[in-house]
Amino acid sequence: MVRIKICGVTTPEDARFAAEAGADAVGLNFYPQSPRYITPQQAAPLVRALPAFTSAVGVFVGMPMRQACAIAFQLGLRGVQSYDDHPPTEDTFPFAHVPAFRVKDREGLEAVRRFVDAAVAAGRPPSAVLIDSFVVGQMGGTGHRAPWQLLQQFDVGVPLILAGGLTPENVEEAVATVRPWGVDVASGVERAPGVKDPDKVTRFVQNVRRAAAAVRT
Ligand SMILES: O=C(O)c1ccccc1N[C@@H]1O[C@H](COP(=O)(O)O)[C@@H](O)[C@H]1O
Repeated sequence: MVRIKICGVTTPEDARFAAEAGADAVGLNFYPQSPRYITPQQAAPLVRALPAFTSAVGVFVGMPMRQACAIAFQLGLRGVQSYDDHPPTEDTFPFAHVPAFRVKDREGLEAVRRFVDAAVAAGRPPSAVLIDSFVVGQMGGTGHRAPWQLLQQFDVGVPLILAGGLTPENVEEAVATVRPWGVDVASGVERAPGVKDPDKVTRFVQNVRRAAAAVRT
């Protein structure tokens, strides 16, 4: 099984559609510089629109963990996706903490390893790590691929979520190559920034499921 997060939904309709199409989670982006940015107030009806078994995950860039967790609590989010060089100094429980990393080379992967080792040593292992592409000046949602080949051999001891430039067209190859625990997509299933394309969302989910079945057999 490969878990699927459709990230950067901005309307209740898109959130609901992603869930009905088979996504395990939707991402709500609280980074003001993102074209997918929504406020916590705008996020509430999106969370409300989700069926019972679909998770909502908040994307937080440069926000203190205490503040991110307060928003997660307010909205009943399942997870907190964060962008920091160092593990949080406080417990993120009951939220699943998913630190995100922009990786371009082996050194970038070693930084991920150091982060996870430090978090484990502090008694706060992340629930998963999200590996995205590295694009100068952009934190995410770039549409650029992460280094799949490097990730083939990468085992950091916690589940790996592959992100960065995934599309309905390339996600089968991505899953077959990297064999991630989960995949995460934002721009690759849109018809305009912040507006999901139902056909792309449907095909993305179908293609992940097909690839996961092929990897299993
Ligand atoms: O989507 C954004 O605008 C964004 C902004 C800042 C941080 C993270 C963001 N999104 C995350 O980036 C990955 C990859 O995006 P894409 O598929 O390449 O467009 C996405 O999965 C989100 O988790």
